[in-house]
Amino acid sequence: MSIENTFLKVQGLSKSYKTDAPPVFEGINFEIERGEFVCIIGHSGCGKTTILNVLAGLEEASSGTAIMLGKHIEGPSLERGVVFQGHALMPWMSVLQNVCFAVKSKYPNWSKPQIIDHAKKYLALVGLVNAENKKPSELSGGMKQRVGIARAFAIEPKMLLLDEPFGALDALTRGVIQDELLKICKQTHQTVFMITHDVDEAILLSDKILLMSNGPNARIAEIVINTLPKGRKRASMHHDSMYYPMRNHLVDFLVNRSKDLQMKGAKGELDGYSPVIVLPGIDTPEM
Ligand SMILES: Nc1ncnc2c1ncn2[C@@H]1O[C@H](COP(=O)(O)OP(=O)(O)OP(=O)(O)O)[C@@H](O)[C@H]1O
Repeated sequence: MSIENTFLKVQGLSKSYKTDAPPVFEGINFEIERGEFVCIIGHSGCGKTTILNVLAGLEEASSGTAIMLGKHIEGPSLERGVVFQGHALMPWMSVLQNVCFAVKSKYPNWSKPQIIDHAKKYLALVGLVNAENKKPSELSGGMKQRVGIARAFAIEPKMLLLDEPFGALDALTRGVIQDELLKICKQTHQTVFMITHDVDEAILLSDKILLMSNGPNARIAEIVINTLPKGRKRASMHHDSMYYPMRNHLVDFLVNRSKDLQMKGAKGELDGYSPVIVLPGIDTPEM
């Protein structure tokens, strides 16, 4: 597939914050197709947020390229919506005003009623119609996170970048918002790149999972294809015969294999390395 047809292509990405230290990550190569939901998992400090920030255009890589729809990513753009763990809402604005503000920046020529209608549509999708006049300080953590998600979706970005958006939520709220996210993504065919530390969250939501080895010198070690059929449900997916092969594969990586590659990378033994593509339960190569 040519670069022009690939939705997002990341090639040879590396990042060093200090000249006298090894790079945080190097040789990062992956692709995302339009409409794909991609999760990235790896131990703390391997550089997941840095990669997301490069895709958002908020940070420059030391080398390599990130190309979205044939254009190099250079600086932030309303084509990419970002949701951070801290919701970053404007505290003096109501819920509705926070979302309208984003809509107005994307669609500056729209009339006020048009902007409000559009914002309300996305607040309804995340179940917040009754909270539209509240200020962020009057909301629970889960509600704030929903406003962040509604705001990101309301600008109708070509790609949504989620940095552990549910990390600070209790399990029950997290589950409800995961379901809402799945529902909206299904309706809008949204392309998503999401960081998570939660293996079950990745299995529930993703089409494929990028596994990063430990940093420094972190790499994308494996691209794991989600072999569980679509239409997954949190309450029942563990009954699927593909669930445990998938889960065990991911946990084994985090516990055992994530450090092996780091040692090889630090010794310079990974020149020309390509990530292994794995289909757990169908085709799991010897590691
Ligand atoms: N602005 C910065 N200046 C210097 N070092 C930085 C900067 N931002 C990140 N780092 C370092 O880069 C490494 C990767 O950080 P990053 O936040 O991308 O990792 P992460 O995988 O997202 O971690 P976590 O899972 O803990 O959020 C860390 O060692 C961090 O200390």
